[in-house]
Amino acid sequence: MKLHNNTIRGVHTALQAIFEEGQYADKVIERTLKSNPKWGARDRSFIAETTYEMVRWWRLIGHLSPTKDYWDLFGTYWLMQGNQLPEWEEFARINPDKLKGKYESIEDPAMLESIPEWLHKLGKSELGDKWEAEIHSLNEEAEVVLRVNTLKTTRERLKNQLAADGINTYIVKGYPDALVLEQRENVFRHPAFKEGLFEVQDASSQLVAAALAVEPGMRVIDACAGAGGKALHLAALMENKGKVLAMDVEEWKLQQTKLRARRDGISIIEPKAIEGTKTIKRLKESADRLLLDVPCSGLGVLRRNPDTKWKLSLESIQKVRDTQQEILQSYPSMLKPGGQMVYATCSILPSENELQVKKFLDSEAGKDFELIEDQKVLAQESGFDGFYIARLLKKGTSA
Ligand SMILES: C[S@@+](CC[C@H](N)C(=O)[O-])C[C@H]1O[C@@H](n2cnc3c(N)ncnc32)[C@H](O)[C@@H]1O
Repeated sequence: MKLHNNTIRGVHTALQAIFEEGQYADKVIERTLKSNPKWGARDRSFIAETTYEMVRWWRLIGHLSPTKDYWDLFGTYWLMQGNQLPEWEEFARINPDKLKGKYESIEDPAMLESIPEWLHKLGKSELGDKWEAEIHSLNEEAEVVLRVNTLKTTRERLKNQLAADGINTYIVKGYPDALVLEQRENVFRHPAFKEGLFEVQDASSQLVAAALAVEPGMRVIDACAGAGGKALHLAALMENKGKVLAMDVEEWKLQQTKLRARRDGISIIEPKAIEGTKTIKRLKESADRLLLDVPCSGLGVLRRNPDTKWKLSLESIQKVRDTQQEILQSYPSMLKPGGQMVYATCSILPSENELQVKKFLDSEAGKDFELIEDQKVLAQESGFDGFYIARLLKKGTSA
C-alpha cells in the first residue's frame, strides 16, 4: 500500500488530540474526517484504521520506536504490521533489523499485549488462566455488526438490500437480529441506515435486551439508557407496544435516544432524567421488567475503544464498582414483585459482574431477589465483545 504524507499527518493530528489533550478516539476521528472533506474513501479508512491501531499498540510502539517523534512512531507501527517503509528522510532513523531484534527480546506479556502493567496484574488476578487469551482476543480489530430493526424490515430483506449495494454480510447462529459485515464499511452513509432499518450494535450487546424476556404491552424501565442502544432493541422486541422508560443521570444522552427512536419508527420510548433518589422512589414497584446496563470499566469492549486501556486506572475501576453497587442497592425497588431484572456490563472482570450480583443478593436490598441465570461472555469464546448478563427474579406476585 502506498503511503501519503498528508494522510500520515492526519493520523498524527488525531493521535495528538487523543494522547495530549485526552480526547476520545472515536470523536477525534469523526472530527478529523469531517474537517477534511476532500479525502477519498480510501484515505478516510486509512486514517481511521491507523489511528485506532496505533492507539491499541501505543505502549509497544513506544517501546520499539527509536524516539517519541510521531514519524518514528508511525514508521515503527508500519513495520510492525508487516509492511515496508518507503525511502523517505522522515523514516531515516528507523532500522528494521534492530526493531525486529528488540521485539523478539520482549518477555513481558503486558508489553507484548501493549497494556499497562497494573492492568495485566488485575486481569490475571481476576481471570487467572483465561486472562492472557482474553486480552489477546480483545486486542483484535472489532467486526462491524448490525442489529436489524425488526419493526421496519426482516434480516433476510436487509441482507439482500445491502448485498445489492455491494455490502456483504453473514449470519451468526444464536444472534437472531444480527448481520456481520464481511468487510469494514461506513454503513452510516447507507440509505438503509437513514431509513432506520438497522442500528450498529455488537452481537454480544444484542444478547442483553433479549435476556430481559420482554413482551408487547409491558412497562419496562431501562435505568441506564445512555444513547439508547438497548432501549431501542427492547422497543423492537416489544413490537413498539407498551412503554420503555429510558432513564439516565446524563440528560443529553437521552436526547440521542429520542432522535434514534424517531429514525427507527419507535414511539414507546419515554426519556426521563434521573435527578436523584426522588426519581427512583416515585417509580416504586412500577416496572414489569428492569434493565440495569450499568456504567463499567469497558474492558470487554477494548476492541472497539482501545483508548480505554490508557484512560483507566485501579482508582477509576473502583469508583465504577462503587456506582454499580449503589445502583443495585437502590434501583431494583422500581421493579414489581414477580418482575424480572437484568444486570449487565461490558466488562469481563468478575469484580464488576458476578461478585457484584452476589453482594447484592447477600444484602438487605437483595433479599427478595433470586438469580435465574447468568452469562459470562468472553471475547475469546464468542468472537465478539466481552459482556456479563445476569437475569434476576423479584420474588412474589404483584397486587
Ligand atoms: C453502559 S452505559 C449504557 C449504555 C446504553 N444502555 C446503551 O445500550 O447504549 C451506562 C450508562 O449509565 C449512566 N449512569 C452513570 N451513573 C448512573 C446512575 N447512577 N444512574 C443511572 N445511570 C447512570 C451513564 O451516563 C451511561 O449512559
